[in-house]
Amino acid sequence: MKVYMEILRPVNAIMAVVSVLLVALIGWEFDLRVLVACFVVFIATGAGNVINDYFDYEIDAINRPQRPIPSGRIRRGVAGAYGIGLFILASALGFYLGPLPGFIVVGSSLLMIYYAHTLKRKCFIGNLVVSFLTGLSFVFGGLIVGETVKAAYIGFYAFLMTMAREIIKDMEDIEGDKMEGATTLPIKYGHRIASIIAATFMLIASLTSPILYTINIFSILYIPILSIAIIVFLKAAFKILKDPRKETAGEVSKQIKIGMGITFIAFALGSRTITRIILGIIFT
Ligand SMILES: CC(C)=CCC/C(C)=C/CC/C(C)=C/CC/C(C)=C/COC[C@H](O)COP(=O)(O)O
Ligand SMILES: CC(C)=CCC/C(C)=C/CC/C(C)=C/CC/C(C)=C/COP(=O)(O)OP(=O)(O)O
Ligand SMILES: [Mg+2]
Repeated sequence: MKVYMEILRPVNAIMAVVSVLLVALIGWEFDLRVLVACFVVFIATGAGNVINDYFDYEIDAINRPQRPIPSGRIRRGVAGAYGIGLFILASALGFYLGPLPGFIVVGSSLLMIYYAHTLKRKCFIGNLVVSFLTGLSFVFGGLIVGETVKAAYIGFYAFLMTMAREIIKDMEDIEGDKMEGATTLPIKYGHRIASIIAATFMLIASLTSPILYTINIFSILYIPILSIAIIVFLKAAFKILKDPRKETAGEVSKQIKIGMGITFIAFALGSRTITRIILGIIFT
């Protein structure tokens, strides 16, 4: 039974849920619709991961043999049916939230299937799709709580940083991807160029991210925690530039995920109501 949870990649799915919760924190709205939206994003992201593993079983046998399908802990056909079932459930719940959320869930689900089947193997476009979907989870939350514009700004930063991480993951996965005839960025242009492009995304996102304070989305409390995340991202960028090997790519991909986690804390503490609560505690 554990394998049914493992194949959803719950850490990723929970991170996607956190993106909805963070937007709910900004709008300070917590009701049944937010709960359903969190559940929808969890299931949709999980289903995307399951379908991804369904199509990637040959690549994963080389790149990630410990995963549920290549390790033989779940049959490929069962995983496929499980993924489709979850997409249908997420879409039905999406329409419970309204026509637009419903169509977004259906569109995202189809895009995740198309990504896993075809786009993943194409240079850059596959990275764009995953990064777009990651940014979209903030916008989805924004639609539910009526904070679409603020959510779109934050989603844009999630998009930039995910672009960096996806390119770095392609550097890590180069062997299996080559066997499958994929034409990812590092396969087509080499590790050096891929590392420069990934680092550029990281640098642009990190160095411009204080804008979210200057345009009043977050309070000043956002800045000190964000600074820690920026240090993590900058260290990751310079590490991959200095040593663009597969092994380093694996380490840098993990570092970026840690940086993303720290950014989540910056977003939460920088949201107006949480800031007010914290300052209230400090000054009373
Ligand atoms: C500087 C600044 C403000 C950066 C923003 C960074 C930020 C907030 C990123 C958000 C990332 C986010 C919402 C992640 C959710 C988790 C997720 C769906 C990630 C996409 O992952 C796809 C990936 O290929 C799965 O790989 P793996 O993690 O190796 O299993
Ligand atoms: C807004 C709604 C309803 C959903 C958004 C759902 C989200 C957040 C999607 C983010 C992207 C994501 C995690 C998609 C899942 C499948 C996927 C693309 C996994 C990455 O696969 P590979 O590129 O094969 O990398 P691996 O080597 O880790 O398998
Ligand atoms: Mg995969």
